[in-house]
Amino acid sequence: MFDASMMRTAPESRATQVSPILPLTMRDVVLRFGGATVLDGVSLDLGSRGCTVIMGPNGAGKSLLLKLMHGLIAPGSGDILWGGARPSEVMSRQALVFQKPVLLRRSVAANIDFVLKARRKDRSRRTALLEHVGLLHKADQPARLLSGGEAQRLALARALATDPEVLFLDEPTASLDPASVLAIERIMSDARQRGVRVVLVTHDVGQARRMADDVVFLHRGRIAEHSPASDFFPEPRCAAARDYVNGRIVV
Ligand SMILES: Nc1ncnc2c1ncn2[C@@H]1O[C@H](COP(=O)(O)OP(=O)(O)OP(=O)(O)O)[C@@H](O)[C@H]1O
Repeated sequence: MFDASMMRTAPESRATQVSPILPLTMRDVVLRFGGATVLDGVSLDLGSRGCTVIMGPNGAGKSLLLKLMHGLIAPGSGDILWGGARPSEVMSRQALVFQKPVLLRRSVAANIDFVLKARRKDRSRRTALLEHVGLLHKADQPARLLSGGEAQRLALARALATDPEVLFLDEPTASLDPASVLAIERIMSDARQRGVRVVLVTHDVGQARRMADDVVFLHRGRIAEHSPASDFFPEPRCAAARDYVNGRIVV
């Protein structure tokens, strides 16, 4: 029988019993490329639980904001602190899933084994992880033969194999069919329920409504609004967010 506890490392044996990674505080963060300011004066606080959804039109700076939070890029100025630590210091306690999963050209199982081995995790968790994302029956197949939705579920299983305290997802369901979208939302929701802090970039307003505890609306490199989902969706405060949620074109 499936035992969800086998999917993750027992909390007492985790090496992450050190200082808490949350809250996240960002203060006056500015990011420039050449002469262009792509994120400007971003200040944001994320609490210890739940799912934050980042929305906004194309080019607003959502992916860059995620990469800054995770420490893949550094700001030109401003501060980003996770429970007082710099992003690079806590990166291994977080996982990032991209829109297009980058998988090893090996079997589905080997993709999980690789991560478990690299992170010195219990190899016996592979079965539970694959079962959790509905891919156990494909364990021996080459990962390159997976459909888009299956590949994304494998990417999520690999991310979960690292026991992340924070899970970043950058448009994980773009171009997937409704059944695949719901399967991935179930996996994200389950992680959130188990205390993983989820930060999700999506253009899918329906998904944002289903997933968000709070919403960050980015517009032209600035945070136009950060509100609890229960306030944001009935009546976004800023005009750009109102237009966006109601399907009107926002530039
Ligand atoms: N390496 C880079 N060099 C120069 N400009 C960049 C670089 N990366 C991103 N940008 C620019 O920064 C802006 C924000 O990019 P970002 O990818 O964060 O947007 P986004 O909100 O995620 O958009 P989308 O919804 O289309 O994915 C864009 O105008 C983009 O062209």
